[in-house]
Amino acid sequence: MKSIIEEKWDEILEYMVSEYGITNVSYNTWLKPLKVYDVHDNVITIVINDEKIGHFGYEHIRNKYELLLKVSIEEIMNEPFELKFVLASQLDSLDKNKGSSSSSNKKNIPTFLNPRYTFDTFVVGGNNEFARAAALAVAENPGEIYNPLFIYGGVGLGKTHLMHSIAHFVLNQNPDTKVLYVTSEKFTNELIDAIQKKTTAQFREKYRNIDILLIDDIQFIIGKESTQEEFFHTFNTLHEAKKQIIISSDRPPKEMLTLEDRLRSRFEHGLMADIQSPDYETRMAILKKKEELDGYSINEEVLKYIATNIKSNIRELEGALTKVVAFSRLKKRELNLELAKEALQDIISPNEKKIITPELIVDIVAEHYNISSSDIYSKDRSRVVSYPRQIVMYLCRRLTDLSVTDIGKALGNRDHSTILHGYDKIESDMKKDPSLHNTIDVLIKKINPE
Ligand SMILES: Nc1ncnc2c1ncn2[C@@H]1O[C@H](COP(=O)(O)OP(=O)(O)OP(=O)(O)O)[C@@H](O)[C@H]1O
Repeated sequence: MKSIIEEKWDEILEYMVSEYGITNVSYNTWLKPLKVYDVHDNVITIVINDEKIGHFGYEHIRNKYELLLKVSIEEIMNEPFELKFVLASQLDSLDKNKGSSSSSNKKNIPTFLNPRYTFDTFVVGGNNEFARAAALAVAENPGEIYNPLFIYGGVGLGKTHLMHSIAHFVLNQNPDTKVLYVTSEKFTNELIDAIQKKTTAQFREKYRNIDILLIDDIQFIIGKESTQEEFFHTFNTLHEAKKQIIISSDRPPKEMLTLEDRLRSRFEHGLMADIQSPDYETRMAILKKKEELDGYSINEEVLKYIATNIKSNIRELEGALTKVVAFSRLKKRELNLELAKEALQDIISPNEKKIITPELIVDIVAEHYNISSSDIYSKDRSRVVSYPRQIVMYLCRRLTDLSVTDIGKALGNRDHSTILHGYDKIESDMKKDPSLHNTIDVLIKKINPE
């Protein structure tokens, strides 16, 4: 992803200059020296060369250009990114610590954690207060009382945010704690790889010598026997050693029908905490929190419109807010209710049944591979983009009733033979590569949760 942002960096700056009328002298002084340092989990870390412009320059860039840059990035990349700024003078110490994910200090959080997912930014409401209290209790006494902590709830309701909050809290208290956050898909793929390469000893070493294991979206291991078996032993080893395990899932263990009984009973043995959809007041509070964090100032009427219409998924709620802000800046129009309705007309269509469309498949595959949806439709032939694109072709053929010609049209006017080739390629790769098989499985469940 870093290379994609770097490739488009000049285009992003050019867009910013032309769209916001930035003069040459301002561009050369403030924007041209900015460099992309790292991109991870939709957070772009940008280096400011403070040796030339001093700390004042740093403040000035953040006050005057940060938001414009964010909007320009979203426009060119077709998806939102958070921005994090570092000073060139701090880079040496950052580089030394880069990669040491488990022994991070307070400034250098492991790259697998989203810096924004902390308890401070988590809005508490009736829907999540028990889960949040349980998460905080676990963070204060890891391994001691509630083990495992099992957090469950629907899509986009804050499970990952709470898990990362625990990790941040623990690392802040004790930077030497060995924390590992992983999705169950990654766990499965690493296990498959280890079995193939005969490196299961290293795999076990990695997962069994830690203080806190956070495993996200555990529902994707159901029905996968050897992963369940391995996870069972990992779980027991950590549990016996009083190491904390935190698990998230889209449903409670009793509804995971093909989960082995011995795992189910282990999960149920700990503390179970569910997160429900937020009520109206909590949705408003979440929107206001985001408004504050991103430095927006938005008319109450617009917030109410979003909170009234987007009810069951906080990711969509936040996405809607970003979209209206970007829309208003790009169109240079006042952000009022009329504009919000226009900007959100595709998103707000109450009570509509979810149907599987190529667009939905594109969005989910792009998010999974950390690329933008527009890359899938583009002519970009680099492997980071072309492989996920072929996966989209495969899934469109498998999950929709569309003809290959119509799939081709929907995916950026491609020929039907390209779609057939993409489908065949993925089908044959799946036969050879069990990790790909697993990933396709996970994607299908994300596209069409039972
Ligand atoms: N209570 C909250 N306060 C503030 N932001 C929240 C809250 N709950 C969720 N969010 C935000 O909503 C977005 C989606 O949350 P998150 O990724 O944690 O959901 P999830 O339940 O893990 O979703 P999935 O089922 O897709 O894995 C994130 O940007 C998160 O910060």
